[in-house]
Amino acid sequence: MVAPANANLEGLMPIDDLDTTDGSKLEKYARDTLDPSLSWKDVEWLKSITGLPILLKGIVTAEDARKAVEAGAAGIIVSNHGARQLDYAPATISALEEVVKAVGGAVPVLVDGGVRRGTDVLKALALGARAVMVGRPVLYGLAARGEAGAKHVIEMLNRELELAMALCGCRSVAEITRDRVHTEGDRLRSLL
Ligand SMILES: Cc1cc2nc3c(=O)[nH]c(=O)nc-3n(C[C@H](O)[C@H](O)[C@H](O)COP(=O)(O)O)c2cc1C
Repeated sequence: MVAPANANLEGLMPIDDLDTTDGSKLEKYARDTLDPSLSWKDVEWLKSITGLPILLKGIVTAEDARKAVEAGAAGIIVSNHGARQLDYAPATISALEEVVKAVGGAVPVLVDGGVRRGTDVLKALALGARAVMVGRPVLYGLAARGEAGAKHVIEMLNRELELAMALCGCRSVAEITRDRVHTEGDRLRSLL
């Protein structure tokens, strides 16, 4: 792996010639890279130009999940983009079940954000995720030992998941059912 010449993420763009009159360089970067006119209608357009399934990433509420299904998404990825954008965005593991319930099996729900060990995978599957996705751990493996490092991280997660399944008495992924986990919501409901 070759590290970018610049030492920070801001370094992925030239940092010297940014007009910061109306705010910080980060604000300027967001303004230039994110289109504020983006709306649910764009999913329709996207579907019209490709036969590929379109999965919508960044959903963390029941309301958006229902809108995504209505807009024709083939799947949903519960994600807060690694919590790198909005402080206090909900942890995706906490938002997952609400989204799963809202979707009601209409499309698969995947999740990412903070998956660091096999038990995280097990929790997500128990709360209804069809699959989990992993971002930074694989990048860390890649940075440390290239392709072998990335592969090692995935194998490690796999081994940890198998161990967690064994310890929870799950012989298959299908046996990772909702009753295998106890959430904060469960705890609060039990007090009512
Ligand atoms: C360096 C970096 C850049 C990212 N860029 C984007 C992006 O452009 N769009 C996006 O939806 N998510 C982006 N993400 C978020 C990832 O796609 C993914 O949702 C997140 O990393 C998963 O969380 P985890 O890293 O805790 O596993 C980025 C993440 C990292 C670490």
